Amino acid sequence: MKKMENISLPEAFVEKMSRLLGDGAGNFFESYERERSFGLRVNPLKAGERLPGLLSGLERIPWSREGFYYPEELRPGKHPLHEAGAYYIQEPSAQACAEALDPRPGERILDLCAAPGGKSTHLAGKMEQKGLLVCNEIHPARAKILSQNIERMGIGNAVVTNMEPAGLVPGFREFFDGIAVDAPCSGEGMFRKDENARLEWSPAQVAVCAARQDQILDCAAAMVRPGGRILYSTCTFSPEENEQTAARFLERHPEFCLERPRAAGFFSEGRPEWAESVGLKEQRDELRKTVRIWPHETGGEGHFMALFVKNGDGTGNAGGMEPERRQKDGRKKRGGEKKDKRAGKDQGELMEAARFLKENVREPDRLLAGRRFLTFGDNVYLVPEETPELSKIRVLRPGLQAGTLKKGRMEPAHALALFLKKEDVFQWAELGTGETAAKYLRGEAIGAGELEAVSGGDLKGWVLMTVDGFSLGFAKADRGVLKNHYPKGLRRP
Ligand SMILES: C[S@@+](CC[C@H](N)C(=O)[O-])C[C@H]1O[C@@H](n2cnc3c(N)ncnc32)[C@H](O)[C@@H]1O
Repeated sequence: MKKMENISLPEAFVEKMSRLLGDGAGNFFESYERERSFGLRVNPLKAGERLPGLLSGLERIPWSREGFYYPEELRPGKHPLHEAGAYYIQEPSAQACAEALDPRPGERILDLCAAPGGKSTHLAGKMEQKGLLVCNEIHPARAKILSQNIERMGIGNAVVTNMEPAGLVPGFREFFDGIAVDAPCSGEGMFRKDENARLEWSPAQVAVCAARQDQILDCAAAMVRPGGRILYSTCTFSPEENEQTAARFLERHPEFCLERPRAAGFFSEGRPEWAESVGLKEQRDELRKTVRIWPHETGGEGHFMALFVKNGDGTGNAGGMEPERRQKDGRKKRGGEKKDKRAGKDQGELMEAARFLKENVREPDRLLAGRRFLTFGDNVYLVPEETPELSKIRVLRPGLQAGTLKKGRMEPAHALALFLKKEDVFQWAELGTGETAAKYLRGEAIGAGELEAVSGGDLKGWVLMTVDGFSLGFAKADRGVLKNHYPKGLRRP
């Protein structure tokens, strides 16, 4: 390790970056002596244009529509608004990726390497609950965390899967309008914030990561439709995993070209000269469209992005495939058959779910628009209509969980609480952001007298609990006491 003033960096890394950057290396290494910046994104699905009350003293991140720098002492992760999904804590540079993929409402988007969910939740915010977002993570434990974050942010059009990328290809061939490949990488760009990344780094690890990136990108190439796009990103500096990965991809896949992504103007161009060992000469100009985010040039950590576009119908075609292709892939037909069978088998459960929604939600039809019911054991989900057959895929979350059937009655799911807004329900109660909210998060019952505001009248039955107007969970009210239904696994000590 080479000892800098505040940090030790791997010797071979220091040598390599000094050689690559030449005169610019001094500025680059100085960035390791400076404090890193902290970022969060306000969740547009919940907050719209409104900034949650806690968030004063923020500064906009110029390249991220929803992003802000925050002072370290704010500690937004400790606040109840975090549990309400009002914002997501995300490193500022990482917020450039969803901007670059630029998903539109109604599209079919895949996040192929998605845990813990920074990019997925950003993409979801831009999709405005419309279309289909498939969030995939290969490691089971990380996939669970991803699924919890999808729930916390109130996302109603996401399916969470736990597959190797190759396992997704047969079910999703040329299916997606856009794919994010936020690849596992050697993490050099995170050295300032992550000691493990420094300890685990080696030139051999860089080579292993590069080979893995090629395989993941090949899977993405098979799953994106003609005219669709793949946003490849890493948080590392090594050319082998960045410009060279892009050059190798273009060589294997001449059906793709590069496009300069949105927000690229805030950053530096990629360095085609660092890919000459692998790249064809004619890729030189093309590789200039890739993006380098340098910590010494921006308020954020190191990143790389490349936006690949597949030849073919380039109209954007928001809303999915054109009608002929829908017929050819058989997806609509298969989905329909499945739905009919389930409808027969689970009619009782579905009627109960519909009854629950009618009694508790102001406009249940709005909730059902673009979604269909699906039962999984005793659980009832609202699944995005665009979802294809998933029988060969490990699914953690097939859509928005509406509730669980218990003794013939539906108990609403925590995911439903986080999806709903107080305007959506007949009964809500405001906890405030102080001790009453802390009590609720500990799992304790709340007395009606402790509430800051309520929807009106005597509360009875299911009540949506809010902090600063953001939904946090359910409680069941009876005679002035609100019985806590905040999930046991999420309760704070
Ligand atoms: C950079 S992280 C993703 C971060 C995430 N996109 C976010 O913004 O929160 C890369 C992810 O790829 C996963 N991964 C590791 N090996 C993989 C493989 N062979 N194929 C696909 N994903 C893999 C890791 O478990 C990790 O969660």
